[in-house]
Amino acid sequence: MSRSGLFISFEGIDGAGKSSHIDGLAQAFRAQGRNVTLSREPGGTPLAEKLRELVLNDPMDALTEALLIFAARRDHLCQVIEPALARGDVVLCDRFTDATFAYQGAGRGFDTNLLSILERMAQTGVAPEPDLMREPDLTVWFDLAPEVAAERLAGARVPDRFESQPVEFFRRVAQGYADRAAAAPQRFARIDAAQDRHRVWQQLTSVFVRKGWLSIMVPTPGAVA
Ligand SMILES: Nc1ncnc2c1ncn2[C@@H]1O[C@H](COP(=O)(O)OP(=O)(O)O)[C@@H](O)[C@H]1O
Ligand SMILES: Cc1cn([C@H]2C[C@H](O)[C@@H](COP(=O)(O)OP(=O)(O)O)O2)c(=O)[nH]c1=O
Repeated sequence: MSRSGLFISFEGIDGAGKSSHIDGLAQAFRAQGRNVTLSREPGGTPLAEKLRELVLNDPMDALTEALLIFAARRDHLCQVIEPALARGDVVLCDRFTDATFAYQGAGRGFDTNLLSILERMAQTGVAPEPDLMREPDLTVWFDLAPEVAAERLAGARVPDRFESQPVEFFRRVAQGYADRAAAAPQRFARIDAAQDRHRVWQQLTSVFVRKGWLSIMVPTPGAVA
C-alpha cells in the first residue's frame, strides 16, 4: 500500500536548536521504513541555494528580499517538495513560510498582507489539487527566549545577516512565531526549547508518536545504551 507523504517544517529563532534534532528525526523515520527528504529554506535546489546566498549576505530592500525568498520557495516546492510528497516521502524542512512572516514580517516590519498574497501566489498550483495552497502538515516550533538563543550562538558560528541582528529583533521574530502559532494551532507543535537536549528530543518525538507517525519512542541520538 502506498503511504501518503508528510510535509513537516521546523521553525524558531536562530539558535533555538532546530538543526540539532532534524537529522535524528530523519534517522528515526528511516528506521521505521520511511523515505525521508531533508531540505531547508531559503534553499533546497541549485537555484534556491543561489538565492539563499544573496538573501543572507547582500543588503537589499524589504520587497526585493521577500520576492527572492518566495521565488526560492516556489522553485523548492516545484523541484523537490511536491515530487517527494508524490512519492510518499517524509519531507523534513528546516524553515518554511512561517519564517518569512516571523523574520520579514514581524522582524523587519514588512507588510504581512503583502506576504499573504505572495504566499498564495508562490504556494498554489504546484500540488495535484490545483486550488490547494501547499503548507506543512505539521510545523514544529522551537520556542526559546532570544537571550538564551544568543548565549548559545555566541562563538558557535559566524553570524549571517539575520543572526547578527540585536536581541530586540529576535524578540519581534519570536512574537511573530507566537502569532503564527496562535493563528493555526492545529498545524503547530510548540517545543520548550529551553530544556536540555535529551528532554527536547523526548518532547519532539512524543509529538510524532501521538500523531501516529512514529510508532515507538526513539532513543536520543548518540545516547549510550
Ligand atoms: N537543548 C540545548 N541546550 C543547550 N544548547 C543547545 C541545545 N540545543 C542546541 N544547542 C546548541 O545551541 C546552538 C544552536 O543550535 P542549532 O541546532 O544550530 O540551532 P538552530 O538550528 O535552531 O539555529 C548549537 O551550538 C547547539 O549545539
Ligand atoms: C526561510 C527563511 C529564513 N530566513 C532567515 C532566518 C535565518 O536567519 C536564515 C537562515 O536560516 P537557517 O537555515 O536556519 O540558518 P542556520 O542553518 O545558519 O541556522 O534565514 C528569513 O529571514 N526568512 C525566511 O523566509
